[in-house]
Amino acid sequence: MQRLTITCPDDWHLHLRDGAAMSDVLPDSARQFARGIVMPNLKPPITTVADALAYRRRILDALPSGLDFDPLMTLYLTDGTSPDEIRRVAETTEVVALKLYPAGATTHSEAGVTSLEKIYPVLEAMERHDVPLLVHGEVTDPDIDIFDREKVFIDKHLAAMAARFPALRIVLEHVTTRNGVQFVQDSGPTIAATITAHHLFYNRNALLVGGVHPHFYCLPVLKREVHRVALVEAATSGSPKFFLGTDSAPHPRSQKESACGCAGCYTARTALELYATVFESAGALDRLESFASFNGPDFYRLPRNRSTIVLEKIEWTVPESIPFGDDIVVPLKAGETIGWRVAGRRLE
Ligand SMILES: NC(=O)N[C@@H](CC(=O)O)C(=O)O
Ligand SMILES: [Zn+2]
Ligand SMILES: [Zn+2]
Repeated sequence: MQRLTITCPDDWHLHLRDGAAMSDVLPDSARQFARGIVMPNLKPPITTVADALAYRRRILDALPSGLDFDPLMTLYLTDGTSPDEIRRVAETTEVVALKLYPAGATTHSEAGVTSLEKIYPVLEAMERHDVPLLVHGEVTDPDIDIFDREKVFIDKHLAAMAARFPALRIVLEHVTTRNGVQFVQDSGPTIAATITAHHLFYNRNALLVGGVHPHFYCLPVLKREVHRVALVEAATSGSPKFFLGTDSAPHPRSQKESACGCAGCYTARTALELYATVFESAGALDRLESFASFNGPDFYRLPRNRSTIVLEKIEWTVPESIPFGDDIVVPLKAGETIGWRVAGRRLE
């Protein structure tokens, strides 16, 4: 059987939720990732270092014994975030970044930033303290087509922000377009992007052909095939600017399969296996390790993991659902067969 051993990867974009639901999904991430950037979009959001440290404690308490996982915490930027909070982040190793959600752009973004100018003093403090900014890069203007919202955000806002704060490290989270890839490639080393497995795997047909498939609905929404191809090229290019971020975003099945289904794909159950499948099809399995395990820590200036993970080329069937608090969650590729499987993590 073909086996692949690589340095243990990290997930640079992860939603763990909270409470019983978190306890149900956390092992899926801890089984394959040593660390995860934990997104702060709880309800209410995590806006202070104190909130983030308490949330981190809840995550560690929910971790089953025998699994090892280091949650890297983030704060949710609001119009009211103070430059003082940035100083506290810079002094706290467990909190590593702030997340910008334009208000209304995605799940639980109601408390997000209403105008970028309002947070310029905070961005200035982040640049000074060298705290990375993570961006959900979509505009929310109702007159902008949903398929164009990433491109317009880059053209209208991100380019200006990067020019105004040239030393600020920015991650364009879950990049989904050729335009986004191009922007990152053309920018200096302070600009990087995470790429999800589902955006590497699927185009918008998965969502809309033969009926509406709500478990493929996420934001930014799946795009045309040309964009998917550009993402695969970027991920497998060997460029250090692109790294793994699953954006695993579990929602109860009842809220996905609904007249107004919410945005987010649950990918943590199958994540590394899906990335391996994509890299193999692109003839770039030898580049999986840099994308999954080196580029992220290098950008965040954290050590690379010393542990390893073993993938086996063997078919397995993804479960139809898994428990999720008092509901269930449907994982990506539910009921389908995948050709790679994580055999286990090896601590040093
Ligand atoms: N990606 C999504 O579709 N949803 C995420 C939020 C986000 O990352 O935008 C969620 O928290 O559910
Ligand atoms: Zn997002
Ligand atoms: Zn996300």
